[in-house]
Formats: sequence, C-alpha cells, structure tokens
Amino acid sequence: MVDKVLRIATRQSPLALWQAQYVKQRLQAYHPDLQVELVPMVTRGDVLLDTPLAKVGGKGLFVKELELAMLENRADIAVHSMKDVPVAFPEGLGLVTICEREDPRDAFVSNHYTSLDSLPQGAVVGTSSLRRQCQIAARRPDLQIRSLRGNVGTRLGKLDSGEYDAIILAVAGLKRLKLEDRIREALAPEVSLPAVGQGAVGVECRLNDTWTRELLAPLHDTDTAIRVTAERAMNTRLEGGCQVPIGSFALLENGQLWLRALVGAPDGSQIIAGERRGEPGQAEAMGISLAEELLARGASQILHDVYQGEKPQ
Ligand SMILES: NCc1[nH]cc(CCC(=O)O)c1CC(=O)O
Repeated sequence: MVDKVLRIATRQSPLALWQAQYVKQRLQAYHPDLQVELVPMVTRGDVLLDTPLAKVGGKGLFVKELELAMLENRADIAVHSMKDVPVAFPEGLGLVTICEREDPRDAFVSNHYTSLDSLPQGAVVGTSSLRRQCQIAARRPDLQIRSLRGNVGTRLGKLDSGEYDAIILAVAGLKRLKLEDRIREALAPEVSLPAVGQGAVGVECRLNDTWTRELLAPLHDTDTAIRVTAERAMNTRLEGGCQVPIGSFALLENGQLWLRALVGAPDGSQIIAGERRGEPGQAEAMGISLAEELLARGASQILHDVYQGEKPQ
C-alpha cells in the first residue's frame, strides 16, 4: 500500500483550502512518504452563498457533497471548521480527529474605530450571526446591526466599500488568511462568547477506514477535543440548529474544565448565561446539564421563537 494516496475533499473558499493544506502538511510532517491530494468540490452552500443560510437549509449544505465523496470512495477525509460541523453524521462517517485550537475569539474589524466600545452612537455593524448580533445588541443597544454574508474576503470588501462602520469576524479565520492586521480588537469571551468549536479544525472520515484513522491519530489534540466535546454537548442538548443565538466556550485551567454558554434573544433584549466547572472526563455531562439549566431559565422560549421566525411562509 506504499503508493496509496490520501485524498482530501475540500471546498474551494480560501479558508477551506487553508484548512485542507494545513491537514495535508501536518500529515506529511508525521508521515514524510505519504502522498496527499486535494479534491476540490463545489457544494450547494457555495452556489447559494448570497442567500440567507436559514432559507437554503443551513450549514449542512456545505458538507453534504464532501460526505458523499467519502461514502462513494472518491475521497478519504474532509476537513471542517468545528463551528460549521452539524451535530449528526451520515451512517459510516464520523469526526475522528480534532486538531489544536487556534484563537477562539471574535474579532472587531474596522477602518475607522479601534474598539467596539469606541463606536459612535448609531454606528452600523455587519454580522449575520445571531450569536454575535445578540451579544453586541445587549452591550450597545444603540448600534444598527446589518446582515453580512460571503467569504471572509467578500465581507472585508463590503467593509472597505463603506457599507459598515465595523464588522465582526473570527480571529482564527483572519489569522489563517494572514489578515490579522485587519483586527482592531479581539473580543474577550465576556464581551462576545465564541461559537461552539470556533477556532478548531476537525477531520471527518469513513469510520471503518483504519488506514486513514491511523495516519490521522497524531494530529489529534486531547485538550481541544475535551473543550469542543463540552461545547458541542451543550449545543446538541439545546438542539441548536444552523442559525442560532447560542454561544459556548470551554477552557481547561489547572486540569479543570470550565464551560460557559449563553442563549440570547436576537435583539439582545434578553441573554441567558450560565457556567459549569468540573472534571474533563465529565465534559459531555457538563454540557448537557448546562443546556438543561439554560432551557429551564428561558432559553427554550427564545429558541422556539427563533425557529418560528425561520420557517418559510
Ligand atoms: N462561518 C464561517 C466561518 N467558519 C469558520 C470561520 C473562522 C475559523 C474558525 O472559527 O475556525 C468562519 C469565518 C468567521 O466566522 O469569521
């Protein structure tokens, strides 16, 4: 099997290509003789990039074609931003590797202002994430939040053309694209709690493919996996869909796991936040228990209202 090539199914956005190249390089660092090939694909999500996500069926659209390629043995792995990976996987596929996390914070990006707090009254902020929107609106009810979609480059272009006074993006994406000089301020988790899995890259493959799984094993980062497991368990218990006002962020401190989460009304009028501290082995149980607390304290109603508003008329 010396000549076997490991094939990575990838979308063609700059961020997706960076992630695929990153996994390729890390694989070859551990296995110098391994041949790795990128298999670029167009997903339905890419075709419909300008349509609001909620209307076209959500994040799953970006991964379905990649998963089909793995199931039909046209590719061996797919590399995902953990924050974009749906809760469930098709039969036979699963997430087997989570790589070390990059900076998980949100970034404040502006050509005229140095920080979120220094924005003037009524300034226009671009984001299509309900999670970012609800937290910014809660902190600064005077700001006008406007929709902003597209790849990172497209979003920066819309900022530069003057449509917005500032936009919010992930620090990790900007760093990966060597655009970190655009960051004016990295927002602390207390200001903008990140999305589940933000900053982490995960690898999906056929679960019965032991050749690939053994090659991937050294890329796995246990600390990141524990943190993301807690965050995802929280989100799964909330039944968090694709477009949700949910933040969740876990840290390991002195061997203890600290999980924070929030659910907010999109207009920022209400934020329900909570936390858990416990043993890393309890990551999943902590996520579930925190989600249940938030649901009981009002998150259930908020999420119900958000999903009602999403339904096609
Ligand atoms: N939703 C798009 C997306 N998916 C992952 C990242 C950034 C990298 C990451 O969080 O791993 C981004 C861009 C952004 O939110 O600014």
